[in-house]
Amino acid sequence: MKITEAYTIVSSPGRNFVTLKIKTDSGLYGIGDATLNGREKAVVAYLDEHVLPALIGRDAHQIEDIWHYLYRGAYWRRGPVTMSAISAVDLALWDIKAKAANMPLYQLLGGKSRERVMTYAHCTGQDIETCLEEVQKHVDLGYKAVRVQAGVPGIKTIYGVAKTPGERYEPADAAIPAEHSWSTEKYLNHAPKLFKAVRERFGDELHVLHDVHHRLTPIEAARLGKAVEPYHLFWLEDCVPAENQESMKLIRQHTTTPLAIGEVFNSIHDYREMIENQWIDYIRTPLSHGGGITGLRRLADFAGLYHIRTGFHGPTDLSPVCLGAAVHFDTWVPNFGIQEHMAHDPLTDEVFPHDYRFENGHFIAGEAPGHGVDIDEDAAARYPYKPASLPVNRLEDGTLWHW
Ligand SMILES: O=C(O)[C@H](O)[C@@H](O)[C@H](O)[C@H](O)CO
Ligand SMILES: [Mg+2]
Repeated sequence: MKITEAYTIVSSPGRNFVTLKIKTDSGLYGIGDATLNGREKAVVAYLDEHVLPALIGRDAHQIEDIWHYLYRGAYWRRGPVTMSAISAVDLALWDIKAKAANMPLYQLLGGKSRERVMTYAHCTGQDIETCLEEVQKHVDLGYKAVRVQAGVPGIKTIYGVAKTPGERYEPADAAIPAEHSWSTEKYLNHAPKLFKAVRERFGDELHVLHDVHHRLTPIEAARLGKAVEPYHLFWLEDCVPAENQESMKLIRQHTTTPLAIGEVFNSIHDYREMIENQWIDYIRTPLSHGGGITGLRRLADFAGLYHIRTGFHGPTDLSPVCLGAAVHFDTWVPNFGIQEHMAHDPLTDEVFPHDYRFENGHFIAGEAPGHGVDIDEDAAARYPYKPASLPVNRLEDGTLWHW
């Protein structure tokens, strides 16, 4: 089955997405997600200029060979732009293979390890009370797991909190990055109060997650992990940047709070020390950044040897193509933990018809052959690309910090 055509589609139905379509001489086609939030056009250029011309005429069934052709063959390995491009190709090829087999993707991967996939929602508030109201709304919708983020008194703009109550949170909100500010002390003094309030109001069974978004040093993260132990979080996410993997060792030595990391990682090598030393509990790299099904299958199997589970990134900046493929992967993968879910704008859902569904706090994979997500190209054309960058973050004295 030969690849006859491959092209990128850039659209902005509510936010920017880069989608890859690969067509074959059999009439079957596959769809991949190539979105890299705030750096979309870099992946478009990488695919259009360097990858897609070399795919024409190749056998679409040769997924493993094509993966290595793009990874080893480029000479320049790893990195978010390269890996997003490889991921998009890989997702589209698995979509084609599953369609050719006339199977939903989870079947091709090895069948169901579970009936449904637990997912967590984002609950944010300018203050603790507003955040608790958001938790209540999501509990009423059936969610068994929620991520809580609340404003901190004295910090004007903060990661994960919508500017006005009830508004959709979308961090890439300006062509030139917005500037946020940060105080570690104010945050550390305030954060435990949020988890205490959630437990007092919702009891022990609700799964509670929190994202530190890379802002602490290891010893500060250790302090936070210890302080929140009584509220038994499902996980504490990205508490340090962890380019230095050993950072996690120090945190681990001080706390039993489970640790999740890796939404900005794109290769198994970014995790190797952390996994082998069991310094973490959950891997966050999404299918669209870590080398697709081929890359993440390898990483998840490796992590599974060390009791580490998956908790794939799933914000709105990953398209329904990535989410749909993730629901199939999560249905199959033996060491599944949880799947993030930040509901897409209705315009996004209009452009990307899909057959996964949400039911009582879980996602259920569809039965259509492939990963079950398509793109309506006419609808996509109605929403042209708008430059949008993620914010930068500064300490109160002006020092550029981690966002
Ligand atoms: O845990 C998460 O969902 C993430 O941290 C997102 O909120 C990122 O900030 C966003 O994906 C950046 O592009
Ligand atoms: Mg995160």
